[in-house]
Amino acid sequence: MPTTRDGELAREQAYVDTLYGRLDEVRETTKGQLRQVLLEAGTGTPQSIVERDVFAATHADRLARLDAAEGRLCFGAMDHAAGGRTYIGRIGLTDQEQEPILVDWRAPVATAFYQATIADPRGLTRRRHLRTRGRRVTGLADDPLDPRAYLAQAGAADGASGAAEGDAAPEAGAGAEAGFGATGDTMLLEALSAPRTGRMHDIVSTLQAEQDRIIRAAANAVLVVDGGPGTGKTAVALHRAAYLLYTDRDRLVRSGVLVVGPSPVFLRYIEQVLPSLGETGVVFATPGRLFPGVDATGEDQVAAASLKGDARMADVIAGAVRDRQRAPGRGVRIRHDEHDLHLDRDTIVRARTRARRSRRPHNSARRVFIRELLGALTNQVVSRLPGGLFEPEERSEITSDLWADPGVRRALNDLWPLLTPARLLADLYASPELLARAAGTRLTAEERALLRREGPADAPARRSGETRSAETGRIRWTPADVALLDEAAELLGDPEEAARLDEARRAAAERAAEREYARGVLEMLGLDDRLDADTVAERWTAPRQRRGAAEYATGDRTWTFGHLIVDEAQEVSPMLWRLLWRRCPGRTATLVGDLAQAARPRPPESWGELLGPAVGAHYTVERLTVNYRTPSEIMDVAADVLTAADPTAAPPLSVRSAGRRPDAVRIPSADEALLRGVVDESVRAAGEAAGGRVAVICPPGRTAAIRAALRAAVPQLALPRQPDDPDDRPTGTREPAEADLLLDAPVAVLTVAESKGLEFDAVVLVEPAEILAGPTRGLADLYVALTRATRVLTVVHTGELPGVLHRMPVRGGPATPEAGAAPRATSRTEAEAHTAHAHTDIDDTDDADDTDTDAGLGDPVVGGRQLNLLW
Ligand SMILES: Nc1ncnc2c1ncn2[C@@H]1O[C@H](COP(=O)(O)OP(=O)(O)OP(=O)(O)O)[C@@H](O)[C@H]1O
Repeated sequence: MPTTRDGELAREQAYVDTLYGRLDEVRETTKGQLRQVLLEAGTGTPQSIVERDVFAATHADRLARLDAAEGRLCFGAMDHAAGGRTYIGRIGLTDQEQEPILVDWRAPVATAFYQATIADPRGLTRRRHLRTRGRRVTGLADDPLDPRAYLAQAGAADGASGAAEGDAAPEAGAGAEAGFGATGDTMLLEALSAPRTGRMHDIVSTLQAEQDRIIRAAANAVLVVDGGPGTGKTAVALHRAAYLLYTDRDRLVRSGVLVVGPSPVFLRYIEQVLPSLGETGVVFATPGRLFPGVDATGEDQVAAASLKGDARMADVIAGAVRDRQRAPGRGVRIRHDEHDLHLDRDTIVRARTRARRSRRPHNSARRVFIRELLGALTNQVVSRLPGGLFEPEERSEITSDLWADPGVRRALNDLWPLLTPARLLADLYASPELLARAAGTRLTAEERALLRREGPADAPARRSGETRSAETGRIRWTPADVALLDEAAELLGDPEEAARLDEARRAAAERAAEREYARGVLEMLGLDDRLDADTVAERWTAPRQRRGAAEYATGDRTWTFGHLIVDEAQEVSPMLWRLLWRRCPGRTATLVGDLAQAARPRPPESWGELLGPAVGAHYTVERLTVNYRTPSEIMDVAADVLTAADPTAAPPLSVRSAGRRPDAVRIPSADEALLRGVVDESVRAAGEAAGGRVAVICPPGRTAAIRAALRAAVPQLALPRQPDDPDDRPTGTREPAEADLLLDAPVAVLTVAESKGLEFDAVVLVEPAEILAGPTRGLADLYVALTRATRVLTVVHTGELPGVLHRMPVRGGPATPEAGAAPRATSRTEAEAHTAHAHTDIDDTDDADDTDTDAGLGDPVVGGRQLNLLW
């Protein structure tokens, strides 16, 4: 006889079947429409061809969104007090009569699903979560929002239970019959406790109220999302991008959304989130790739990087540009047509003033300057010729003759050369004299020495007419150089030659992307044997409309994005902010970060300090307070480090405990012993992570040796060596393939900087004392490293454990005062203080029972009961 649970599951399964049936129908219809559009003979007018191709693009995009919704199409439902139910999913669907049968999670009506609480039920009696695998419903969990109405409804619905679990979950038992079985918090804990895959997933089915509010905030200004590690800042930023693309699609598809993250590894880690939400119109970039044509793979010393990011560098670059607009004291003597011509200083200064007053960038103001001086030279030639006055045409012939003379050109170019940003910067770094003149009193001699670097010497800079040299092309720029190149580009303007080159490259890249895209579409439609990808790509004459700005924008420095998202925003230097605001002059941005994690030597004290120069007080700060990643036992240790760095800082409250305290292992100081110890602990951690991901986080100088030791001892766990993989390639410069290897390795060896923003099931942290003593902010780095683990943390060290880690029991060593103490249970009052909404009226016993049966979920921190507080 079917149980209540079975009945409830069957009912939901039937509805979900209907939804998938409809999804299939819509997909088929869309495919049909696309097929038809593509097969239409190409004989129409250019206008109709464009229209048709825009239709094709619209159908193809829709198809991609429908495909992305296949997994977990529907994940929740809301029961309304007024009667009726609304199902929530990854996309919206209507039935054949155009009645809504599934609501997109981003639609206004879905807000209640995320925001309703018992205190503020928003017209709902129940929120239901559906767990699905493929197209099968495997479990249900309910949050009663109006218990009385909910019970009445449940009774009316043929004894329908509030919770049910399919074969993948434990019996809900009595709790289910009473209507209080698994809840949304169970689903949340399941998601948080699942082994990590090396890639971030979307969290659309378990978004919490405080996160949802931020995601849906108005997008007409600068919004800062501030919060400790693991509070979901990155996840929120990405879901906000998806939300904005939904609510403001036309504008944002045209202009694009720019997402800036700290490293290629990090971008690889997050890159699946938006496509899984059906959104692709987003440009991802690291700071090192924000200047078209430059892939900054070099590395600066911390002090040099810090100086390059300093706001004073804007004046230094401006000074460098002005310094290249020369007016020598004795003027310039030029030999032309067997005569000496002379430009005195006053004439040159007048021409320079006029050119500067044009307010154009250096390279285009140069035209004014050259025109003025050619005029002066023409006068001299004319005055020497017999016959006095000349017709304008004759004068202009003389001017052309002058400009055709290489000697004249060289002399004028020397006074005001055509410059590329790369040339300007390379010359500046290579020449102490140029740098001293550009910097004036803005930089000290020691600071100037930090910028010094071998490169093209002073002399080639003076070569006339040179816009791009082999030397500048070969320079290994660093991420910190990128903002300076951009600053220079802004002041110089693009020399025509560089612009033409860029244009040609961009056009070629666009054509290749078009072909690739067309091939994919034809393959998907089974038309690849009937239509040729090149022909179809040719027809798509409006790529910018079709795929929006995303790809186009990447190669164009002057492109302005409709919205800017910056992750780890606390690390962005003043110079990089200047670049970013140039990319998004509308100043509509979502910036996520944590000032406590800032590793810069002089960290910002407030968001105002970072943002003030560009936006004044026109920004709002939203705070996330609950840590979804780090279990309470690990967070306790990390909190000591946070307090040491800033006694006033409040650590985020962990949402769960792991039931395992982090510990430390002291190794006799020899290097070999340390490597053996790290390998042993990595193996142990991999065992505990049981198929999840492990990170060995170590000081930068140790990565190569640890990787080699791991490879030698347990090759199956380590990142395989690539033929061209220099082990110590700096942060921020890994290629995508390398990033994959790093994220996919069962045990990845990383520096703290590389681990920023990432998370792992287990972390082996090596030599924390060295991390503390590093050239960046040691306490911030240690805080970051400690908060990467979702379950297991082990510290491996040789000397004394740093005092800030006093809470960690040393394995095999004397017990610390707190070693062995019971894990700290987060008090209910504390938890409530960290959450905006309470959900307190639920039967504690049943919730606790449910959780206890869920092996591997980790314990909820709130006194052994479920975490209903979060809704
Ligand atoms: N509502 C949620 N449901 C499920 N998982 C969540 C939720 N919120 C956050 N998470 C998970 O918590 C983890 C931490 O999130 P995220 O990386 O966005 O935090 P963060 O604040 O950016 O951390 P950090 O400052 O350390 O980079 C991720 O695995 C994320 O998927």
